[in-house]
Amino acid sequence: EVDVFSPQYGIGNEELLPSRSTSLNISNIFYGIMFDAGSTGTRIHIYTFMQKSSAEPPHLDNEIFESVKPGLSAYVDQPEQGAETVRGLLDMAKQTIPSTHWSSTPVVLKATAGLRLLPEQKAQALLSEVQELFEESPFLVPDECVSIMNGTYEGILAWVTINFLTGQLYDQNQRTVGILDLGGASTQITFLPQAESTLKAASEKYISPFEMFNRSYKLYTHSYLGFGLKAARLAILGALGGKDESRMYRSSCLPPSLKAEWKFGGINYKYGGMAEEVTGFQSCYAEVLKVIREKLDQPAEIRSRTFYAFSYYYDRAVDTGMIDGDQGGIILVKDFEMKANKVCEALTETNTGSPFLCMDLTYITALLKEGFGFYDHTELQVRWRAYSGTTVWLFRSHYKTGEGIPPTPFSPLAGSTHKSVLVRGGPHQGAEGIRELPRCQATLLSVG
Ligand SMILES: Nc1nc2c(ncn2[C@@H]2O[C@H](COP(=O)(O)OP(=O)(O)O)[C@@H](O)[C@H]2O)c(=O)[nH]1
Ligand SMILES: [Ca+2]
Repeated sequence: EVDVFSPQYGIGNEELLPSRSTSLNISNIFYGIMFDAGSTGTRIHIYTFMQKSSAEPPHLDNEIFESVKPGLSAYVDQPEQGAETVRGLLDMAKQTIPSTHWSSTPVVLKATAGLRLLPEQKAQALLSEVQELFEESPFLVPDECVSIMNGTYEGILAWVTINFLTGQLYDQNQRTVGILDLGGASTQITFLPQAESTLKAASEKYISPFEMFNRSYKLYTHSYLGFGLKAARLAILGALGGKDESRMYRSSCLPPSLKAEWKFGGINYKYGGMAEEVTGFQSCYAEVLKVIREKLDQPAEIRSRTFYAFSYYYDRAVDTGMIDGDQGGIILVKDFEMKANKVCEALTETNTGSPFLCMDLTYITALLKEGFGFYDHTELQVRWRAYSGTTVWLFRSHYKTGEGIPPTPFSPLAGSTHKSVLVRGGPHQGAEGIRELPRCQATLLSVG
């Protein structure tokens, strides 16, 4: 709906969607298909755009969503089968989009941390199968649009989306919020530093300058591969990267009597608990600390900023009744700790629910406190079952360089029937130090 990346930086003659004039000649409706290939599942978003007049930007008229589990990375050695899961979703797009529009509807797939963790060749094999599938389909397949999105864009795009949803991108007295995304295989922290010292202290790798709506931003964004919730489970068990399917991995964060198997990234892991005496929060916390300590950056400024936490932060908070699934809520870091303590201490008595709940909550606690350096009393907005990642979809600027779109005040949460935000833009060029947004980099965050 909104071109957040300032159009004067939206360069490039090739457009992913039909140009304004073409789309008006044929029809004022057009479509786009975006796949978010996450580590735990693959999701399709089918967008309908409507453009009422050539003077107006197109708006998002409808979105259809579907998902499958597991994610592509589970098919590490069966790339064709992996692509089949995508085919199922793509068939939905055929049923939804009128055949007259197929050839002008671009289809894009962006993979996140599940594929980043695979050996490059195996990830490439999966992407090639998908690419082939797309090319055999009647849809438009722009170059380089089936690929892995890097963690920096994942963080930036989620930040843009949440700040769009909270109305901050339009606000005169802008008070942007930071984001914490905890996926299955990687985690991101992104915020707009206000202190010069934050920018100075941070490695340049984690500072992303860009412009949108005639404002300049220098975001701090850091993605940690292998620190998503599910990858962390493996790290805690000492099984990350392990290929030995016969080995039993044990942890004090699991029920003592537990013996089970768990499949992640195409590998079967046997896991179980330890003796009762060494089971519980304290020993679990110590175990978890080993994988977190000194591994993460701790920009001091985050302690005084507002953060929205979603994905697994949200899921686990809802699972344990800390917040209402519809309303969301504010959670203190120490609330996660208290809940972890309670669940872990009850491990020996009860053996219901998810065997990983104690580990997950303990990991979240340690990640926030020892990893990022939040205080016990830091408040987190755990508001949404927000699906961040690659779900946003970029089409290259429909607007000629310099033309611009007025940044109209817009409150997408109030009265909006759409839960997704279209962030449209092009590569950033021109201004010095402006990062280039690669082709097909699009961000749309659905909020459920
Ligand atoms: N973006 C997105 N996230 C989802 C969706 N469904 C579930 N999730 C959440 O995404 C998290 C898992 O992250 P995932 O995207 O699979 O892994 P990543 O590749 O590390 O980002 C969990 O908290 C899920 O609740 C969805 O449809 N889209
Ligand atoms: Ca994700």
